[in-house]
Amino acid sequence: MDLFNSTPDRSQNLLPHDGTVNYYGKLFQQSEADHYFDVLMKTIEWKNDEAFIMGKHIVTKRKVAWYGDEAYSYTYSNKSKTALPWTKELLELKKISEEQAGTTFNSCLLNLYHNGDEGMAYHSDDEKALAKDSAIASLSFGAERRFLFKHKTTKEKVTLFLENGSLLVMKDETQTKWLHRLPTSKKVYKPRINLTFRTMVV
Ligand SMILES: O=C(O)CCC(=O)C(=O)O
Ligand SMILES: [Fe+2]
Repeated sequence: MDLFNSTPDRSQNLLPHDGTVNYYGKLFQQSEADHYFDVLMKTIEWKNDEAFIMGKHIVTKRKVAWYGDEAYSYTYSNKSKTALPWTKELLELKKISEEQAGTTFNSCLLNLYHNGDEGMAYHSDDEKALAKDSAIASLSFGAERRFLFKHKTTKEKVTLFLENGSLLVMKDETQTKWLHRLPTSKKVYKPRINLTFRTMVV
């Protein structure tokens, strides 16, 4: 191992079993990553996420957006959403993610966390609308945040940091066997944008 080289080994599986998670580290230089952050901030149709849970109307602080090859419609937590057509930058980022992950994607969910007060609770992206055990490519721009995996039965945990301009790929049984979350943090004051490129079954 080269202790002086901070580039992560992208072929290393971060999970001990039951799935594959590869961290590619920074794909973009700081200036390029900052450029994508600014453009996405301005051009994406950000909206507060809404849900109806146990009869309650919930509006998240975090903002979201959904884009895709077609106007896919998708229902979760009793709220239906329709995918918007790709923007120029999303198509560029989709192509880069596809080349890196060695697969194709047809949709992207975006999340905007304004600061460390906003995060995402444990869940897995295993909805029926997603192709089972298909790869999910996760690009991060802006503030560095901690990310955690927890095994559904053994409760083992794996933690890592998602850097500005970095790529994480989750595949195989990851969504079936593991949960993941983005914990809140008292030390983060800056915003972060996350893109997860996915494959919907159509
Ligand atoms: O913000 C992140 O890094 C994760 C987002 C996520 O898990 C999701 O959108 O399903
Ligand atoms: Fe997720």
